[in-house]
Amino acid sequence: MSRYTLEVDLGDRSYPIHIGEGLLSQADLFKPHVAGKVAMICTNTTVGPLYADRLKTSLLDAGAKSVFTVSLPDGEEYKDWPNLQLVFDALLQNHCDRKTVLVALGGGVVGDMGGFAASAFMRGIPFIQVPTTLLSQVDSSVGGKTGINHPLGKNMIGAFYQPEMVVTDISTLNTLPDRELSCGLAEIIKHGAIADTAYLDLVEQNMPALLRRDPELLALVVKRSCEIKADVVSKDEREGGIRAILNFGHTFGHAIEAGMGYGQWYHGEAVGCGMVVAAELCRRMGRLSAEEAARLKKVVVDARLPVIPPVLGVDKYMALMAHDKKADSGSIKYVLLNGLGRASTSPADEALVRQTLLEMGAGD
Ligand SMILES: NC(=O)c1ccc[n+]([C@@H]2O[C@H](COP(=O)([O-])OP(=O)(O)OC[C@H]3O[C@@H](n4cnc5c(N)ncnc54)[C@H](O)[C@@H]3O)[C@@H](O)[C@H]2O)c1
Ligand SMILES: O=C(O)C(=O)C[C@@H](O)[C@H](O)[C@H](O)COP(=O)(O)O
Ligand SMILES: [Zn+2]
Repeated sequence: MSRYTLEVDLGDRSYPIHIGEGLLSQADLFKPHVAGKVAMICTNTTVGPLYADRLKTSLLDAGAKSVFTVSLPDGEEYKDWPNLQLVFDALLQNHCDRKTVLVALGGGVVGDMGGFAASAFMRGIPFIQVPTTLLSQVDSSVGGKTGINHPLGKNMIGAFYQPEMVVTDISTLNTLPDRELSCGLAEIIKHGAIADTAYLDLVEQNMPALLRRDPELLALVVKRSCEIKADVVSKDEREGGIRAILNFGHTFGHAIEAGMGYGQWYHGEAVGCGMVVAAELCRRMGRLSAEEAARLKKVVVDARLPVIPPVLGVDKYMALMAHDKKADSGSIKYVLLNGLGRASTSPADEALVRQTLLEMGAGD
């Protein structure tokens, strides 16, 4: 089984991403990073019962003096202030200090909340990502975007805060529900669509094997997606420019998540559908051919992701998208494809966006 180590190149904040099978049990990976107290954050259902003991044993074997668990409720709807407060409560009740290492074990929700808690507790404590969903392994554990949701908008409160290391154990994907596997495929398709058509080809041609969870192939796509993301992040850590391409499909996707109520449409589902809406917009703007837009839609369908936007009404979509973090002086900026594999941000004619949403089924 292949084993990969990549580096996210950010000067004195550079860090490794370790990818392979069985890494939760490899104490040596954690040895350079843990010596004192460790706060391990996970969900109280699923990931906690499945993997917390295994990771705790490794952390103790690596030299941690003590490891305590902060258990959070499971779901996007809990990525909010009250649950972030629970993390701070636990850190204080357990007498954590600036040397305490926070380990986020789980999917993107735990990773985003854990990272934000680490960025803010005593103004910053060391943080390790141990992602266990395909989505978090290919995307959210890398790059340092952390935060929580607001009812009016996704990830509205947060910080850029990089982990010390990412440990990605591919074998955790064996227990992942099919719906969550598809969510990870959405971000993988995104990476191909914005930056690498050869990667998009590979994903397209190997979709059945990916859905079967071929471990060698999963390790390969985790590696390639992390390479693509790390490359963009190392050029523009705080999204002054090029990093925004990682938001392809997210302007529409985030509106779907917030508009439906967090947790109704999963992030990857909303992004999958959001990419199809964005591609259709690009087709209407003459940036993508009909064949390219149809091809992207087919890959999303093949990944078992939805492609028809939910009926929120076009006004609601526009109101939600107005809060998008890429908006500039009231003008919404979209990530658009100029042919598959090439992305940039640009405003779009509001009437065209409205018409596209309406004709794709988003409701009038
Ligand atoms: N920071 C970033 O750059 C970034 C990038 C992409 C997404 N995100 C965020 O990530 C979140 C979505 O992450 P997600 O899709 O991982 O969702 P998630 O964290 O909610 O996890 C999905 C579900 O899978 C379960 N689970 C996790 N690992 C499992 C395993 N190995 N076996 C069985 N069940 C398992 C979880 O308990 C949960 O119910 C969103 O909040 C999104 O905004 C952040
Ligand atoms: O890392 C990035 O940059 C991304 O945009 C990756 C996205 O997949 C991710 O969902 C991110 O959390 C969205 O960021 P936001 O700034 O739009 O909230
Ligand atoms: Zn995303």
